[in-house]
Order: sequence, then structure tokens, then C-alpha cells
Amino acid sequence: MSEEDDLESLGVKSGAVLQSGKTVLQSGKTKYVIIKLLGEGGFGAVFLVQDMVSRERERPLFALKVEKKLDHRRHSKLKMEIAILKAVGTIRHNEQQQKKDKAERFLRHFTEIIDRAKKDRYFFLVMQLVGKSLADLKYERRERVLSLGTGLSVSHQCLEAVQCLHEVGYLHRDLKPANYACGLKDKSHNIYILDFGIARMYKKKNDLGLMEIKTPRDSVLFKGTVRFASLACHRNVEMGPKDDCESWFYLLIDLLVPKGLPWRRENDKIVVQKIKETVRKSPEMLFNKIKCEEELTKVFTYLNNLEYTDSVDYEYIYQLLEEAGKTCAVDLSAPYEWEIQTTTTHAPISGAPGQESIKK
Ligand SMILES: Nc1ncnc2c1ncn2[C@@H]1O[C@H](COP(=O)(O)OP(=O)(O)OP(=O)(O)O)[C@@H](O)[C@H]1O
Repeated sequence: MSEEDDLESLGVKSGAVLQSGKTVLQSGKTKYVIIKLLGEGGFGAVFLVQDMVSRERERPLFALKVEKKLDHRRHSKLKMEIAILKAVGTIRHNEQQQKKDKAERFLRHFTEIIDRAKKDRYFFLVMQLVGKSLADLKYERRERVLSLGTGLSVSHQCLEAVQCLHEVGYLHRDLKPANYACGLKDKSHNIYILDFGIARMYKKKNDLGLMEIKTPRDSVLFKGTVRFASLACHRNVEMGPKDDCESWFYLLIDLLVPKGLPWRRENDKIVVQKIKETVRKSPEMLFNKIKCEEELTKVFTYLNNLEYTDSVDYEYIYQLLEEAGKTCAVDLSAPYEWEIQTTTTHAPISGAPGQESIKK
């Protein structure tokens, strides 16, 4: 039975009306009517919903993520999602006056929490609706890759989102094109990071009240998606910020290089690990003669030399992406391919062949 069938038995299905707990943006309780399913994953489903109580002429559309309560589930994925979006939201509001740039970065890459509620048998989170995922946008293209200009600029935004997440003390641990999406309407140039279901807090406050990186565990289970997982993840070693960046780098190759990642046809974790190890010694295998190979090799080499506790020099990587843009003679500030084409009115059901996450 799929997660959707399961939720259907709880009354969470198209046409159903769900009542909120307390609203964040407005006072009073709100009702949401479910319009359709947007996607489902390992632990729940995401629906397109409409606010039924709003007095606005055009009642706003949102995304509603539901998770069923299960006694044997140790960690609620939705709780983690809410914790992260709340942490990010705090920075967004606190920094607004003092550091506008920083606040804007957080605004640009994270969906806003609209509402949340706990019911007897499920929880839900209502959030800002975004558009197509990068996996879908890439899949729609003839060559199954983004243009160099769009791809490099989008990758820059994807890394900025990860940087924000690291700044609030969390690792994502499942970065892939399906977990990023473009915004809607006037936000179509923004790239949003989604799905914090297997995120982990990697920093905590010490006795002096200062944030410090947690002591690594001796061994960890594989979590994430085989195609995009870092080598440390394959080796069951504790992951740090550099591992999210390694996954981000595989995402960049997946978005940009026509033949894709060398291990794209493999599903076996061990086989994929072996190819990833080979690629570390021969990075040229990744690039398929792309023009900005030199700049991308520098990024890859830099990331491969980082350790668990190292901070990532994001500015260095952004600078190399800029140089890559110059080498490829593309304008990284130009509108994206989908901004030039017709505008999406709401998010589609995911169509690109996915890579399943391992979340248990
Ligand atoms: N805010 C949003 N607006 C529009 N679509 C969204 C939003 N959040 C998630 N989606 C879509 O819903 C689908 C499932 O989302 P998500 O990956 O967050 O859930 P999940 O249950 O954890 O999935 P998985 O287990 O596959 O990673 C995806 O297709 C995603 O693009």
C-alpha cells in the first residue's frame, strides 16, 4: 500500500478539508482544501492545498506536507523539517535590519512556514508553494541537462542554500536535484532547498554557550541517495559540512554535464563507491570535456581535501563558479531557461525518474 493510500484511510485525500492548529501569519484557525497530490516520499506526502478562510479575492495556494504518526518511528521527519524552517525563519527576521544580505539569502532559499497542526493520527505542515524541482526541469530538456549559464548559476544558489543550512547548525544529508525547486511567479529566479527529513544537527552549544561541532560517532548507517552520496557516507563514516558539499558537486555535474555522472546507471552501493573512488584519482572522468573543466577540477580537489571538522570556504567555491562562467562565456546573471519559457502556475507531480532516498 502506498503512503497516499494509507493517508486516504485517514481522510487525507483530494477534496478533503483539513483544519489547522494555530496560524502563523494570521490570527484564528484556517481550513485547507486538498486540491491534488504533488508528490509522495518515504514518510508522507505533499499536497497542493488552498486556504479556504482567507478573505483575499484569490485564495492563496500552499503545499501541505503530511506525516502519519507511527509508534515505532523514533524521529519524526516532519518535526526536523519544522525545526529547521523555524531556525532559518528566526535568522530571517533577526537579521533583517542589521544584515540585509544575510536575511535575503535565507529568504531566497527556504520556504516559509505558513501553518502546522498535530492531529490524532497525523501531523501536517503548510508551507509556501514552490515550482518544479531541478530534477524535473532538467528532465524536460532535450539533452537532459541545463544550459551552462543556467546550470552554473543555479548550482551557485544550491550551494548558498546549503551554506545557510550549515550556518544554523544542520547538515542536509540528501542533496540531489529532486530536493531543490524553483520559485513561482516573481520568485522563479529563486532556488529553494526542500526535504529536511534526514537532516542532522552537527553543531551544539558547549558549556560556554558557543556552538561547537559534535564529536563524530564511530560508525553510521548509510543515509541519503546512492547516486549523490559522499564517499564518507558510503564508508559509514560520520558526515560533516564537506559531505553535503561533495553531494552538491555531484548535483552540479548531474545538472551540467550531458553524459551525467559516470555511475548514473549503477544502483549497487559498492559499485558506485568504487567508481567514486576512481574518480577522485582521475577527476577528468567527471567532466566529459566541458569547457570549464579546470575550474571545476579545482572545486572538486578542494572539497576532497577537507575533513569532518573543517569549515568550508564557500566564497572560494563561488569565485571558481564565476571563473567557470567566464571560461564558458556565459552570463550567470541572465534569466533562467524556465523564466524565458511559459510560467508555471503551480507545482506539478514529479515526473523525472527519481533516485530513492534511504532514510531509515
Ligand atoms: N513547498 C513545496 N511546494 C511544491 N512542491 C513541493 C514542496 N515541498 C515538496 N514538494 C514536492 O513534493 C514531493 C515530495 O516532497 P519531499 O521530497 O519534501 O517529501 P518526502 O516525502 O520527504 O520525499 P522523499 O522521501 O522522496 O525525499 C516532491 O516532488 C517535491 O518537489
